[in-house]
Amino acid sequence: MEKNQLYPVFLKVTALNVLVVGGGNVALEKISFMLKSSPDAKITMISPMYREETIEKADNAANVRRILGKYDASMLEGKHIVIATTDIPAVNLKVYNDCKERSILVNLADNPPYCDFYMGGIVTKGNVKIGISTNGKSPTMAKRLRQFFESVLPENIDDLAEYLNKYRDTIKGNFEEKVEKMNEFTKGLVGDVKNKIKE
Ligand SMILES: C[C@@]1(CC(=O)O)c2cc3[nH]c(cc4nc(cc5[nH]c(cc(n2)[C@H]1CCC(=O)O)[C@@](C)(CC(=O)O)[C@@H]5CCC(=O)O)C(CC(=O)O)=C4CCC(=O)O)c(CCC(=O)O)c3CC(=O)O
Ligand SMILES: NC(=O)C1=CN([C@@H]2O[C@H](COP(=O)(O)OP(=O)(O)OC[C@H]3O[C@@H](n4cnc5c(N)ncnc54)[C@H](O)[C@@H]3O)[C@@H](O)[C@H]2O)C=CC1
Repeated sequence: MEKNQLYPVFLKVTALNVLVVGGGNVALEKISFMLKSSPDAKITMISPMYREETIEKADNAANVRRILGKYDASMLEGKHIVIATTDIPAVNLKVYNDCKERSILVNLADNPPYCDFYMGGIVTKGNVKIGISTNGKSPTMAKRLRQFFESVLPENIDDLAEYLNKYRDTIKGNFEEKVEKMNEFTKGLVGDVKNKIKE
Protein backbone atom coordinates (compact mmCIF):
# COMPACT_ATOMS: atom_id res chain seq x y z
CA MET A 1 0.00 0.00 0.00
CA GLU A 2 1.30 3.44 -0.89
CA LYS A 3 1.84 5.61 2.18
CA ASN A 4 1.11 9.31 2.50
CA GLN A 5 4.47 10.92 3.28
CA LEU A 6 3.25 14.50 3.62
CA TYR A 7 4.05 16.21 6.91
CA PRO A 8 1.10 18.16 8.34
CA VAL A 9 1.60 21.48 10.13
CA PHE A 10 -0.93 24.02 11.47
CA LEU A 11 0.02 27.42 10.16
CA LYS A 12 -0.63 30.75 11.86
CA VAL A 13 -1.82 32.47 8.72
CA THR A 14 -2.43 35.69 10.61
CA ALA A 15 1.35 35.94 11.05
CA LEU A 16 2.21 34.91 7.49
CA ASN A 17 1.63 36.71 4.22
CA VAL A 18 -0.38 34.65 1.74
CA LEU A 19 -0.68 35.60 -1.94
CA VAL A 20 -3.50 34.25 -4.10
CA VAL A 21 -3.01 34.76 -7.83
CA GLY A 22 -6.34 34.92 -9.68
CA GLY A 23 -9.82 35.98 -8.61
CA GLY A 24 -12.13 33.36 -10.09
CA ASN A 25 -13.91 30.21 -8.92
CA VAL A 26 -10.85 28.33 -7.75
CA ALA A 27 -9.52 31.41 -5.93
CA LEU A 28 -12.90 31.66 -4.19
CA GLU A 29 -12.76 28.01 -3.14
CA LYS A 30 -9.25 28.35 -1.75
CA ILE A 31 -9.85 31.59 0.19
CA SER A 32 -13.18 30.29 1.47
CA PHE A 33 -11.60 27.24 3.09
CA MET A 34 -8.71 29.27 4.43
CA LEU A 35 -11.03 31.91 5.91
CA LYS A 36 -13.40 29.31 7.33
CA SER A 37 -10.55 27.98 9.42
CA SER A 38 -8.65 31.25 9.86
CA PRO A 39 -11.02 34.25 9.52
CA ASP A 40 -8.17 36.72 10.14
CA ALA A 41 -5.77 35.19 7.60
CA LYS A 42 -3.58 37.79 5.95
CA ILE A 43 -4.22 37.32 2.24
CA THR A 44 -3.32 39.49 -0.74
CA MET A 45 -5.00 38.75 -4.05
CA ILE A 46 -3.79 39.82 -7.46
CA SER A 47 -5.99 39.47 -10.53
CA PRO A 48 -7.12 41.60 -13.49
CA MET A 49 -10.69 40.31 -12.97
CA TYR A 50 -12.61 39.17 -9.89
CA ARG A 51 -15.82 37.20 -9.96
CA GLU A 52 -18.73 38.65 -7.99
CA GLU A 53 -18.70 35.99 -5.26
CA THR A 54 -14.94 36.23 -4.85
CA ILE A 55 -15.24 39.99 -4.31
CA GLU A 56 -17.94 39.45 -1.71
CA LYS A 57 -15.98 36.83 0.20
CA ALA A 58 -12.72 38.81 0.06
CA ASP A 59 -14.20 42.18 0.97
CA ASN A 60 -16.09 40.77 3.95
CA ALA A 61 -12.93 39.30 5.44
CA ALA A 62 -10.82 41.21 7.95
CA ASN A 63 -7.41 40.97 6.30
CA VAL A 64 -7.89 40.26 2.62
CA ARG A 65 -6.56 42.86 0.22
CA ARG A 66 -7.54 42.75 -3.46
CA ILE A 67 -5.21 44.23 -6.02
CA LEU A 68 -6.45 44.73 -9.56
CA GLY A 69 -3.78 43.80 -12.08
CA LYS A 70 -1.79 41.00 -13.65
CA TYR A 71 0.61 38.88 -11.67
CA ASP A 72 4.17 40.10 -11.61
CA ALA A 73 7.12 38.58 -9.71
CA SER A 74 7.37 41.80 -7.66
CA MET A 75 4.16 40.65 -5.93
CA LEU A 76 6.19 37.94 -4.19
CA GLU A 77 8.07 40.44 -2.06
CA GLY A 78 7.43 39.57 1.60
CA LYS A 79 5.16 36.60 0.81
CA HIS A 80 5.55 33.26 2.59
CA ILE A 81 2.91 31.18 0.83
CA VAL A 82 1.50 31.51 -2.70
CA ILE A 83 -1.52 29.85 -4.27
CA ALA A 84 -1.92 30.19 -8.04
CA THR A 85 -5.42 29.70 -9.46
CA THR A 86 -5.45 31.42 -12.84
CA ASP A 87 -6.95 29.88 -15.97
CA ILE A 88 -3.71 30.49 -17.85
CA PRO A 89 -1.27 27.57 -17.36
CA ALA A 90 1.74 29.66 -18.42
CA VAL A 91 0.97 32.24 -15.70
CA ASN A 92 0.60 29.53 -13.06
CA LEU A 93 3.88 27.96 -14.18
CA LYS A 94 5.64 31.33 -13.97
CA VAL A 95 4.31 31.80 -10.43
CA TYR A 96 5.66 28.34 -9.59
CA ASN A 97 9.12 29.02 -10.99
CA ASP A 98 9.32 32.50 -9.43
CA CYS A 99 8.43 31.02 -6.02
CA LYS A 100 10.95 28.20 -6.36
CA GLU A 101 13.69 30.75 -7.11
CA ARG A 102 12.79 32.55 -3.89
CA SER A 103 12.16 29.49 -1.66
CA ILE A 104 8.52 30.49 -1.19
CA LEU A 105 5.99 27.70 -0.59
CA VAL A 106 3.73 27.40 -3.62
CA ASN A 107 0.53 25.58 -4.57
CA LEU A 108 -0.83 25.43 -8.13
CA ALA A 109 -4.34 24.53 -7.09
CA ASP A 110 -5.25 22.21 -9.96
CA ASN A 111 -1.81 20.75 -10.50
CA PRO A 112 -0.59 18.42 -7.71
CA PRO A 113 2.96 17.89 -9.07
CA TYR A 114 3.39 21.67 -8.77
CA CYS A 115 2.38 21.90 -5.11
CA ASP A 116 4.81 22.16 -2.20
CA PHE A 117 1.82 21.57 0.04
CA TYR A 118 -1.82 20.60 -0.34
CA MET A 119 -4.75 22.27 1.32
CA GLY A 120 -6.56 19.63 3.34
CA GLY A 121 -9.96 18.77 4.63
CA ILE A 122 -10.41 20.49 7.99
CA VAL A 123 -12.57 19.60 10.98
CA THR A 124 -12.74 22.15 13.80
CA LYS A 125 -14.45 21.80 17.17
CA GLY A 126 -13.32 24.70 19.33
CA ASN A 127 -9.61 24.25 20.04
CA VAL A 128 -9.51 20.84 18.44
CA LYS A 129 -8.67 20.67 14.75
CA ILE A 130 -8.11 17.69 12.46
CA GLY A 131 -6.45 18.02 9.06
CA ILE A 132 -7.23 15.43 6.38
CA SER A 133 -5.19 14.53 3.32
CA THR A 134 -5.60 11.82 0.70
CA ASN A 135 -2.14 12.57 -0.67
CA GLY A 136 -3.78 14.52 -3.48
CA LYS A 137 -5.54 11.35 -4.67
CA SER A 138 -9.15 12.37 -4.04
CA PRO A 139 -10.22 15.83 -2.85
CA THR A 140 -13.78 14.51 -2.86
CA MET A 141 -12.80 11.83 -0.37
CA ALA A 142 -11.11 14.49 1.79
CA LYS A 143 -14.39 16.42 1.75
CA ARG A 144 -16.46 13.33 2.68
CA LEU A 145 -14.05 12.44 5.49
CA ARG A 146 -14.31 16.00 6.76
CA GLN A 147 -18.11 15.66 6.85
CA PHE A 148 -17.83 12.27 8.55
CA PHE A 149 -15.60 13.55 11.36
CA GLU A 150 -17.70 16.70 11.73
CA SER A 151 -20.72 14.51 12.40
CA VAL A 152 -19.12 11.92 14.70
CA LEU A 153 -16.89 14.07 16.91
CA PRO A 154 -18.87 15.18 19.95
CA GLU A 155 -19.47 18.93 20.18
CA ASN A 156 -18.16 18.92 23.75
CA ILE A 157 -14.74 17.63 22.75
CA ASP A 158 -13.55 21.21 23.19
CA ASP A 159 -14.72 21.19 26.83
CA LEU A 160 -12.48 18.19 27.32
CA ALA A 161 -9.50 19.97 25.78
CA GLU A 162 -10.12 22.99 28.04
CA TYR A 163 -10.56 20.73 31.06
CA LEU A 164 -7.34 18.82 30.37
CA ASN A 165 -5.54 22.11 29.93
CA LYS A 166 -6.68 23.20 33.40
CA TYR A 167 -6.01 19.78 34.94
CA ARG A 168 -2.47 19.88 33.55
CA ASP A 169 -1.80 23.10 35.52
CA THR A 170 -2.87 21.45 38.77
CA ILE A 171 -0.47 18.52 38.51
CA LYS A 172 2.60 18.81 40.67
CA GLY A 173 5.91 17.17 39.94
CA ASN A 174 8.53 17.11 37.24
CA PHE A 175 7.94 16.73 33.52
CA GLU A 176 8.01 12.91 33.52
CA GLU A 177 5.53 12.72 36.38
CA LYS A 178 3.19 15.16 34.63
CA VAL A 179 3.33 13.16 31.40
CA GLU A 180 2.57 9.97 33.32
CA LYS A 181 -0.39 11.53 35.15
CA MET A 182 -1.84 13.08 31.99
CA ASN A 183 -1.61 9.73 30.21
CA GLU A 184 -3.14 7.86 33.12
CA PHE A 185 -5.97 10.39 33.37
CA THR A 186 -6.82 10.22 29.66
CA LYS A 187 -6.53 6.41 29.28
CA GLY A 188 -10.27 5.95 28.75
CA LEU A 189 -10.55 8.78 26.23
CA VAL A 190 -10.20 6.76 23.02
CA GLY A 191 -12.78 4.24 24.27
CA ASP A 192 -15.13 7.08 25.23
CA VAL A 193 -14.98 8.62 21.77
CA LYS A 194 -15.48 5.18 20.17
CA ASN A 195 -18.57 4.65 22.33
CA LYS A 196 -19.83 8.10 21.40
CA ILE A 197 -19.49 7.18 17.71
CA LYS A 198 -21.47 3.93 18.30
CA GLU A 199 -24.29 5.77 20.11
C1 LIG B 1 -4.12 18.24 -4.54
C2 LIG B 1 -5.08 19.34 -4.04
C3 LIG B 1 -4.25 20.61 -4.17
C4 LIG B 1 -4.75 21.79 -3.42
O1 LIG B 1 -5.72 22.38 -3.89
O2 LIG B 1 -4.16 22.09 -2.39
C5 LIG B 1 -6.35 19.43 -4.82
C6 LIG B 1 -6.44 19.32 -6.19
C7 LIG B 1 -7.59 19.22 -6.98
N1 LIG B 1 -8.89 19.47 -6.58
C8 LIG B 1 -9.74 19.15 -7.60
C9 LIG B 1 -11.14 19.20 -7.56
C10 LIG B 1 -11.93 19.26 -6.40
N2 LIG B 1 -11.52 19.75 -5.18
C11 LIG B 1 -12.51 19.60 -4.27
C12 LIG B 1 -12.47 20.00 -2.92
C13 LIG B 1 -11.32 20.23 -2.14
N3 LIG B 1 -10.04 20.09 -2.57
C14 LIG B 1 -9.16 20.17 -1.55
C15 LIG B 1 -7.81 19.94 -1.62
C16 LIG B 1 -7.02 19.58 -2.71
N4 LIG B 1 -7.43 19.66 -3.99
C17 LIG B 1 -5.61 19.11 -2.60
C18 LIG B 1 -5.53 17.62 -2.22
C19 LIG B 1 -6.07 17.31 -0.85
C20 LIG B 1 -5.88 15.87 -0.53
O3 LIG B 1 -4.73 15.48 -0.27
O4 LIG B 1 -6.84 15.13 -0.46
C21 LIG B 1 -9.91 20.38 -0.26
C22 LIG B 1 -9.77 19.14 0.60
C23 LIG B 1 -9.40 21.55 0.58
C24 LIG B 1 -9.33 22.92 -0.09
O5 LIG B 1 -9.65 23.07 -1.26
O6 LIG B 1 -8.99 23.84 0.66
C25 LIG B 1 -11.37 20.66 -0.72
C26 LIG B 1 -12.48 19.97 0.10
C27 LIG B 1 -12.73 20.77 1.33
C28 LIG B 1 -13.95 20.37 2.07
O7 LIG B 1 -15.09 20.38 1.54
O8 LIG B 1 -13.79 20.09 3.25
C29 LIG B 1 -13.64 19.00 -4.94
C30 LIG B 1 -14.89 18.49 -4.22
C31 LIG B 1 -16.04 19.38 -4.27
O9 LIG B 1 -15.91 20.58 -4.55
O10 LIG B 1 -17.12 18.82 -4.04
C32 LIG B 1 -13.29 18.84 -6.29
C33 LIG B 1 -14.16 18.34 -7.45
C34 LIG B 1 -14.21 16.83 -7.47
C35 LIG B 1 -12.92 16.14 -7.85
O11 LIG B 1 -12.36 16.42 -8.91
O12 LIG B 1 -12.46 15.31 -7.02
C36 LIG B 1 -8.97 18.76 -8.74
C37 LIG B 1 -9.53 18.29 -10.06
C38 LIG B 1 -9.59 19.45 -11.05
C39 LIG B 1 -9.92 18.99 -12.44
O13 LIG B 1 -10.97 18.35 -12.63
O14 LIG B 1 -9.10 19.28 -13.32
C40 LIG B 1 -7.62 18.83 -8.36
C41 LIG B 1 -6.41 18.56 -9.22
C42 LIG B 1 -6.04 17.12 -9.28
O15 LIG B 1 -6.43 16.34 -8.39
O16 LIG B 1 -5.35 16.76 -10.23
N1 LIG C 1 -13.86 25.96 -11.61
C1 LIG C 1 -13.47 24.85 -11.09
O1 LIG C 1 -14.04 24.35 -10.12
C2 LIG C 1 -12.25 24.16 -11.61
C3 LIG C 1 -11.33 24.81 -12.40
N2 LIG C 1 -10.18 24.20 -12.79
C4 LIG C 1 -9.13 24.88 -13.56
O2 LIG C 1 -8.61 25.93 -12.75
C5 LIG C 1 -8.36 27.09 -13.52
C6 LIG C 1 -9.09 28.28 -12.98
O3 LIG C 1 -10.48 28.02 -13.01
P1 LIG C 1 -11.54 29.09 -12.52
O4 LIG C 1 -11.13 29.63 -11.21
O5 LIG C 1 -12.87 28.46 -12.66
O6 LIG C 1 -11.37 30.20 -13.64
P2 LIG C 1 -11.88 31.69 -13.56
O7 LIG C 1 -12.00 32.18 -14.97
O8 LIG C 1 -13.04 31.80 -12.66
O9 LIG C 1 -10.67 32.43 -12.84
C7 LIG C 1 -9.43 32.62 -13.42
C8 LIG C 1 -8.86 33.89 -12.80
O10 LIG C 1 -7.50 34.05 -13.19
C9 LIG C 1 -7.31 35.43 -13.39
N3 LIG C 1 -6.10 35.68 -14.19
C10 LIG C 1 -5.92 35.50 -15.53
N4 LIG C 1 -4.70 35.93 -15.89
C11 LIG C 1 -4.09 36.38 -14.77
C12 LIG C 1 -2.82 36.97 -14.50
N5 LIG C 1 -1.91 37.17 -15.48
N6 LIG C 1 -2.53 37.34 -13.23
C13 LIG C 1 -3.45 37.17 -12.25
N7 LIG C 1 -4.66 36.62 -12.44
C14 LIG C 1 -4.97 36.23 -13.69
C15 LIG C 1 -8.58 35.89 -14.06
O11 LIG C 1 -8.69 37.31 -13.99
C16 LIG C 1 -9.60 35.16 -13.21
O12 LIG C 1 -9.91 35.91 -12.07
C17 LIG C 1 -8.79 26.73 -14.96
O13 LIG C 1 -7.63 26.37 -15.65
C18 LIG C 1 -9.69 25.55 -14.81
O14 LIG C 1 -9.56 24.70 -15.93
C19 LIG C 1 -9.96 22.93 -12.40
C20 LIG C 1 -10.86 22.24 -11.67
C21 LIG C 1 -12.08 22.76 -11.24
